[in-house]
Amino acid sequence: MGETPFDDIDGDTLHEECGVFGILGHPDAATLTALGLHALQHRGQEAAGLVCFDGRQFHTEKRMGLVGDHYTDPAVLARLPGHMAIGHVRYSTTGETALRNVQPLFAELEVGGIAIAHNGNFTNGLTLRRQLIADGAICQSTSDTEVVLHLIARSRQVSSSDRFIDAIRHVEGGYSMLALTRTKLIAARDPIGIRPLVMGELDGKPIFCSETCALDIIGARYIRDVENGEVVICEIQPDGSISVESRKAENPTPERLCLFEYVYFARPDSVVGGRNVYTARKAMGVNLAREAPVAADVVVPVPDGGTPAAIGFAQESGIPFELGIIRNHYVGRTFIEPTQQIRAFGVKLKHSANRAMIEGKRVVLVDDSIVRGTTSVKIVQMIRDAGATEVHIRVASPMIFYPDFYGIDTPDAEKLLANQHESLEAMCRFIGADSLAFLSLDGLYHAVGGEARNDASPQFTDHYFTGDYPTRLRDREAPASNVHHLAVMAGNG
Ligand SMILES: O=P(O)(O)OC[C@H]1O[C@H](OP(=O)(O)OP(=O)(O)O)[C@H](O)[C@@H]1O
Ligand SMILES: NC(=O)CC[C@H](N)C(=O)O
Repeated sequence: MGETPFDDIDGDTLHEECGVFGILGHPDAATLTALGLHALQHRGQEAAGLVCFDGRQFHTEKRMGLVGDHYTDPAVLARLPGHMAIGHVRYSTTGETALRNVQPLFAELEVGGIAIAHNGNFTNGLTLRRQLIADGAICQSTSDTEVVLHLIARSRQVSSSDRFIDAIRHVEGGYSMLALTRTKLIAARDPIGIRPLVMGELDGKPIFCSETCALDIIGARYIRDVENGEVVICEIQPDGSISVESRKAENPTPERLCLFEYVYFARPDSVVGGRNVYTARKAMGVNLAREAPVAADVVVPVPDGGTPAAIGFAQESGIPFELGIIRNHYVGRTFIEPTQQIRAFGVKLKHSANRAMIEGKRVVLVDDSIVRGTTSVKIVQMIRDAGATEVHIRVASPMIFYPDFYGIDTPDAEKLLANQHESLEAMCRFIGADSLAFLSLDGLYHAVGGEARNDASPQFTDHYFTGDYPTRLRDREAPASNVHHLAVMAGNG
């Protein structure tokens, strides 16, 4: 990965998500942030970083690896003093897996120090980077997020918050962002709210984080979602109180949260866009059982992602639910590991057949999604080897035909299983199953939002199923001749 050119938009491949957490005015800011990041670990496992301000100076810790590997050490937390902090767990979408790309990114600007943490991906990040570099900017990372720091630095606005708002007006794509200055914690969501961001409070102090599970872990209270296109500015006043100001777009566009948050990314106990993720996933399983029934003896989830949908499928079909696959919890989420080789290895290490629940039975395997097909191929074989007489696959989301550019790990279009086979039957043969069915798009919409897709104004972002990208993909429109003209720096720093 270290050899990836600075400006090769496919070179680093596309990965999945990130999680952000920030708190203002609390004496345990760093510890609470570390706990919040721990709850958001499923959103990014490559690296974790934390920046705090102690009233005098900023402190930062950035590490490759998991939150628990590093931020449980009291010595590390002791190096992060202060009443305000933001943190980030990363899974790269632009820029390689290297320490220089670990967030929060920090810069010392005319208005003072500022740190930013970003979940999402800019679809014009490369275009902006080229313009900035041509204009003399010295980029320190290969992450798309860095352009925001440069744009803040160049803004003609006076206050840090106005500069931040000015900066994000230039970026396109998906973002839920936090910024930390010497007195402020700022939260922002992109105009259609592709990525989630919620606001909470603990002991009267404001918190922003990607999912409500990060509030639950520290006993914080959920207040509301940050709205699409909204910027919330929390500031410590001279008397120690905290002001909260909301700035909204004058002509807001309707929200279009990413459907994949419900299908796969978010933790089932989180409430995303006002909907409990577990309930939505179970409803996907119910709708799938109605749309694609099958005669079988046992419903087996592909853990962990497929479990809530399998429960819904079993309840609706009346077929007993059993844990026919046991998951080793010491292996990460295969979908988000960086290379295909590691992914395949991870799947093998991760799942074992529970023979007693499978032998001699007709098995329905329920999974949340099929992306490359790595998991399905391996698991069907494993279930047959364990003595199943039939293996049927039911997938609680539609076929994925299109890559994502807003912060998800989807590979290039040609690597998606749905694009490698002409028909459902061919795909089923490749996987080695007796039957294969996917939830319809409307079945998914009904499960999540209670109604069918409104084609004139879709309620959710769903381009991976439909090709309906909700923003311009400016970097992809750039002439090929522009693509390779910047410096290339390899390495881990
Ligand atoms: O078709 P593929 O390319 O194999 O990708 C799809 C699989 O990846 C995910 O599982 P993952 O193992 O990442 O996570 P989970 O254990 O949280 O379900 C998802 O739940 C599918 O099982
Ligand atoms: N998955 C994400 O949200 C990644 C954030 C940012 N684009 C990065 O690559 O660091």
